[in-house]
Amino acid sequence: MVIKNVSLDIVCGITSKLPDTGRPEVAFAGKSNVGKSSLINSLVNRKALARTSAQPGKTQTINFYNINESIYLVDLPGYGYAKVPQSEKEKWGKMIERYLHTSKVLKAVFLLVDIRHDPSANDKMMYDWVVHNGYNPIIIATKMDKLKRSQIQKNLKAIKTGLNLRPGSIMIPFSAETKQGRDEIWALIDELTGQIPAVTEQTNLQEK
Ligand SMILES: Nc1nc2c(ncn2[C@@H]2O[C@H](COP(=O)(O)OP(=O)(O)OP(=O)(O)O)[C@@H](O)[C@H]2O)c(=O)[nH]1
Repeated sequence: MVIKNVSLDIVCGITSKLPDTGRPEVAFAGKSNVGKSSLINSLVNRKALARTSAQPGKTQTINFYNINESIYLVDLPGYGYAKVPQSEKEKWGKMIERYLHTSKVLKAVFLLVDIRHDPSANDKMMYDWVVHNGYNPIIIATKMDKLKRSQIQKNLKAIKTGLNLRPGSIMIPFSAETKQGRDEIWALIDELTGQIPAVTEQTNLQEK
């Protein structure tokens, strides 16, 4: 995908009516601080379109990013932040569930997990929940620059086991620092949303 324009079009709070965008959507879920905002900024080549900070638990809305007036990247609220009261967590959970249930144009759910750690109970719950709603989550293992190269495969295996991934599941290691994994994620989004790959990519393929 060549990013021509991008804007934060719709922000949904807990009680907001969810939009019917009519365009293909892909959603991003993950626990607070996993690097979701950083991933979205990296995908759209912006430094701070999605807010990032060292302070977890900020993203409490469902944010719809309009890409080229053709697809939406949907940023779901981060879960699992200990300081958020239980009642709030339940509301966010319901909001995410409502979205997964009602979107008619959701093509895929990307679940972000930190490559350094075994999946948490919340990660497992989220994975099972997305599966239960009829989607096969695509796993993005974030912050890969924080690991030595030799550790990456071992940790990916631990995530696969920890989440009990279904056979044939896709897992992509990613770093917002080095942009490793970015092109692979875009190629998948393009495929899932029926976008035509960039002309340069087609040319490269023909040259091979
Ligand atoms: N080294 C490194 N740091 C990262 C990476 N991605 C995110 N971070 C850092 O991790 C912290 C959290 O990143 P965010 O992108 O704000 O995480 P988030 O998942 O959007 O957080 P919430 O808003 O709490 O849901 C920030 O300090 C980022 O700079 C990465 O790939 N590599």
